[in-house]
Amino acid sequence: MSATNTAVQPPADAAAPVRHPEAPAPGEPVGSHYANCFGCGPDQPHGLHLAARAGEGVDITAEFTVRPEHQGAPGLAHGGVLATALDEALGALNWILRVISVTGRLETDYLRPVPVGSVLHLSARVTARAGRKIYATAEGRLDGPDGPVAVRADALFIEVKVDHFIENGRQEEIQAVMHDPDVRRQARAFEVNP
Ligand SMILES: CCCCCCCC/C=C\CCCCCCCC(=O)SCCNC(=O)CCNC(=O)[C@H](O)C(C)(C)COP(=O)(O)OP(=O)(O)OC[C@H]1O[C@@H](n2cnc3c(N)ncnc32)[C@H](O)[C@@H]1OP(=O)(O)O
Repeated sequence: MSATNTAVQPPADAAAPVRHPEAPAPGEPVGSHYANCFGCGPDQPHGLHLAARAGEGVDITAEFTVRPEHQGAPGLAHGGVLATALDEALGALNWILRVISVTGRLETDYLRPVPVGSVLHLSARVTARAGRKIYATAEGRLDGPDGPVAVRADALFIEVKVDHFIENGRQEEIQAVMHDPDVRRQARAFEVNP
């Protein structure tokens, strides 16, 4: 196994993560946070279309089917695409914590090549929280949920307010989502929850 960086390992005094009472029930889809998201958006024609389901703890599962457009080497998935799948699976944990957070650091280990046509069985879980910092880990397995681990990642996500997107996103897209009452309601609900 590769070396780890202390930035993605929780400090000794970090708190255990807590499943939010209004998180989706185990087995339920967590939904997409943005229809045009490259990782999970249903309206994104070039995207990965990850559909995560809530786990029983502070965790999710999802499947990613590697398509020809995801190749790096002939017949094999591109490492950056696999990192994206892990990042998106980790991002879906926001729905279990009911917190808005973004990736601060993502450390990825590639253990086995992932052929085109394979289904990567992804799982991600929050390991700890310390203030705005959310520590999480994810893995992708081949040949089923109990198959060999092909890729894994440790990550540090940082909690942000809705203003993070409003202030930094291109206005064209921000204005479009601001006019979507579902997005506004969802984003604000996340913000006021503990
Ligand atoms: C009406 C509008 C509605 C809009 C609705 C939108 C809904 C969206 C919903 C849900 C979105 C979920 C999306 C999931 C998608 C998958 C995940 C992604 O791909 S996310 C994209 C990639 N990530 C970024 O673009 C982050 C870019 N970075 C930043 O913006 C900043 O650096 C940020 C926010 C991460 C931190 O900046 P600071 O100024 O707020 O805070 P500081 O003080 O720098 O950091 C806080 C603590 O974290 C540590 N930290 C930050 N970054 C670190 C790093 N890279 N490594 C180690 N530590 C780090 C710092 O050392 C600090 O620690 P100490 O409190 O001092 O102990």
